Amino acid sequence: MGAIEFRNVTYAYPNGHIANENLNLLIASGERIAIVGQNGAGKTTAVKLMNGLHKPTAGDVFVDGINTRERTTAQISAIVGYVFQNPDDQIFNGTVKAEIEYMLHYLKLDQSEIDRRVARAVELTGIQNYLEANPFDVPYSMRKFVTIAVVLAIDTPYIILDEPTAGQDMKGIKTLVRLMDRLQEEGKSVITITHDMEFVADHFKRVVVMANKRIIADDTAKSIFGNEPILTVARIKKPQIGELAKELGFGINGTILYREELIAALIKEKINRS
Ligand SMILES: Nc1ncnc2c1ncn2[C@@H]1O[C@H](COP(=O)(O)OP(=O)(O)OP(=O)(O)O)[C@@H](O)[C@H]1O
Repeated sequence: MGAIEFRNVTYAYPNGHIANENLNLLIASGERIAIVGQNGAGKTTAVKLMNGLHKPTAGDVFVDGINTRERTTAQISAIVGYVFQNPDDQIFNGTVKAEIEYMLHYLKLDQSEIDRRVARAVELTGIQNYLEANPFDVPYSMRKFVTIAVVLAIDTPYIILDEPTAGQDMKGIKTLVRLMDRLQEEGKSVITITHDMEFVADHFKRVVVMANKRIIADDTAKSIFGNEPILTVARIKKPQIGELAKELGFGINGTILYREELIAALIKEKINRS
């Protein structure tokens, strides 16, 4: 089975700034993980190491057993797709359709395969109405889905989404969840950087927490949100239900994260009092 593996990985930018320090991480194929942590913790740098945009300055990154140092960025990004945080950093074609097809032509796929992949990516992201539009004329939330469609069409076994919920309403988040579920059913890994803790609690089992260039925790969402010292160091807020439960004196150690759990605790408390 394939995996992305970090072994003692450090990365320093050309100006000497160390952004990642001694990271060790194993992401198995088919896994869905969230990477969280304060601004500047090193999350984006870490995912750029996964898809070969950066090469470690010390240690090694392996993608399906291949050391990323031994391949070009283009070769690694054909295995690990990365959807940029800001769609405008990724887009360069005149129409949405051309943007999605660009890499598929580069990969020299035949037209029927290109059509099949575009149709799948468009269906998953719900951007049917924008195919002939200039990507820069598409509203921000849909522009983000255009860049997701580009990566989906490349059909990589690993997909990185950098801040996918930013600027999304409920409908956008539903589309996002549906496409993450579909990718997981297909055995693909989804690695998501996010500051949206409701999204993390509701849709991720495994959470990696970064702070000050390092991974400081790698555990279930339940354990992470129950670990006050980790939340403090990483400057992460619990999801609202968790905060409310804490204020009400329930859910010490983060046992309460979801609405149903809080309701059950309130009912139990009421029964105990009567
Ligand atoms: N090109 C660069 N040259 C020098 N330093 C950089 C460069 N890009 C990022 N950094 C620095 O590296 C550190 C880690 O940045 P990174 O973008 O990986 O953090 P992040 O956790 O993704 O933050 P955010 O949540 O704000 O996106 C920050 O201090 C940032 O200022």
